[in-house]
Amino acid sequence: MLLMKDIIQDGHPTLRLRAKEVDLPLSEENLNTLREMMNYIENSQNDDLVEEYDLRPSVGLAAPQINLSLKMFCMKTLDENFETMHQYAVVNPKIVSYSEAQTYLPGGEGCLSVDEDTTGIVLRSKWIRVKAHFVDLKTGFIEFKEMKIKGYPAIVFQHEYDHLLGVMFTDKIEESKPDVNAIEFKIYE
Ligand SMILES: O=C(O)C[C@@H](Cc1ccccc1)[C@H](O)SCc1ccccc1
Ligand code: NI
Repeated sequence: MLLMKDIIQDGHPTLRLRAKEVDLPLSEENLNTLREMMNYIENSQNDDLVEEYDLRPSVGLAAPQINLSLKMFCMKTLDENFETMHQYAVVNPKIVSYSEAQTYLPGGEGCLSVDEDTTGIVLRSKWIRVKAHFVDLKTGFIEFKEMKIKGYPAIVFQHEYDHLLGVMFTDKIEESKPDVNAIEFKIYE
């Protein structure tokens, strides 16, 4: 299982690379890596495992964060209304369009690859339209499709997508709270 020791920290050069396209069909190795990444996210959302293995809770993890400069990431989160689960293993994603309207988390963002507390908010698009290969981690089946994602899951997607471009949320922090609607979302106190 992946542990915090496997997650590289800000300053490591891999976090600043533009990740490479993933070869398709997906190799068994890359499929298993995606499974490991999703497993980290699920373990990190289990209080007992967080305590036992000293994990940092997370709703997303991108391959560059485990020192693999490949365009793939996993995410698993409920939306801000706690209604719909957004659980994706994403390969070679592209944000093809996005809203002019922006949003942000009033408490700011965090990152498994940034261990210091930060202040300030990160402006994100309120919705995004993405084209990507979505992987079913149980069967290995891959579906290339377009999807519109909004709200908190869109923030998570944009945060992980940035990792594939070598961008960290700390590059985008704004100190003042702009007059756009914030998304309140507290899944992990
Ligand atoms: O480092 C990562 O990429 C994972 C981030 C993703 C993320 C950051 C900010 C906003 C949304 C997603 C971690 O999940 S940050 C820790 C965290 C844990 C639970 C809920 C929100 C953020
Ligand atoms: Ni991050």
